[in-house]
Amino acid sequence: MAVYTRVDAEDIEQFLTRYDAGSLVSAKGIAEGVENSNYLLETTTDRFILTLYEKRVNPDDLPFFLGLLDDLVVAGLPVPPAIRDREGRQIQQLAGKTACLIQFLPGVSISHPTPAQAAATGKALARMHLSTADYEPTRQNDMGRPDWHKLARDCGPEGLNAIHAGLAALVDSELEFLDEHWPQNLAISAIHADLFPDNVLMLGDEVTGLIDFYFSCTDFTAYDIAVTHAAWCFSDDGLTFDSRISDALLAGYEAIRVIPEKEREALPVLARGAALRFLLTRAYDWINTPPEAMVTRKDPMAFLNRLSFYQQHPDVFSA
Ligand SMILES: Nc1ncnc2c1ncn2[C@@H]1O[C@H](COP(=O)(O)OP(=O)(O)OP(=O)(O)O)[C@@H](O)[C@H]1O
Ligand SMILES: N[C@@H](CCO)C(=O)O
Repeated sequence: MAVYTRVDAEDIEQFLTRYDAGSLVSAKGIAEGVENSNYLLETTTDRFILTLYEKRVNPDDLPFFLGLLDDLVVAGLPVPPAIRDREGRQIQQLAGKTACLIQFLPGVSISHPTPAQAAATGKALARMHLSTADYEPTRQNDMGRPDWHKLARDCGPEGLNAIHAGLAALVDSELEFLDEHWPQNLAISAIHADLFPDNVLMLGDEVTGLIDFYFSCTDFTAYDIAVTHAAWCFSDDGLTFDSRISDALLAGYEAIRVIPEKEREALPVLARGAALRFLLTRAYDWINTPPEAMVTRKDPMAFLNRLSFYQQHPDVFSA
């Protein structure tokens, strides 16, 4: 569940008076998500998402995220901008937290995508990349390759081996491989960096929302393709690769932006990096979240299984 900070209806009513957004009809905490506190607000004029940023989002990064969303809206992408109050402010304080009122987007996040939905997502990602190439503000990827070493150290060999016997050694050798083979000089743009199915809202086969840009950063464009591939093309446990989803995702992407040869060649290594990134963040959360906490821990093994797949199938991205 993700309502860490409770806000009284009276305080939300008061908060809404800063905006031309109608007055409060109802406010419900949203259970999905693990990072921030989210409420669905109904007002007399519209629906909104009220987000209160918890510890993982640094408020100093919000101008990067919100500026990116504003640019993507202008480019016609279905992303949710932060609403401006009457004085033009997007970033607010509420209940002691940094908060934004965000446009509500229709659609549901799918748990088991079809090839048609993967193709639509590939297209949306490529359209996003065509626009974000010109986004001038930059933000370093704080879940990028240099940070994986620190995450592995913070998990510690005992912590990793308690998740899976021999995991610490596997992680060490993968880090070494990635340090040696990480590509250089690929195209860079703002990327989403976390485009899992739960961050894509859909109605039927149509993408109605790309959400949760709170890991977005400046990095290799192709790394975003690798992250999305790792997130979309496997069964939940990572044991079964679905080539139909993979083909559809990549074909959808290339219908909008052809993947340059250099990026395609780099994808097998980037996908190994993406799998290791989610293996390590999940392992860190697994070790540091008590089992009785109200947040559902995500299984790190699902990404160890993906990593093994990418290690054994470097040809999976061949055209
Ligand atoms: N703009 C939006 N329009 C409609 N629904 C939204 C919107 N933003 C968020 N939601 C809903 O709220 C849920 C949680 O949002 P989100 O994924 O951003 O949570 P989080 O805690 O910030 O992130 P995480 O997915 O990393 O745990 C989403 O699954 C979706 O159902
Ligand atoms: N999408 C990530 C969580 C946010 O980084 C995961 O499934 O592990």
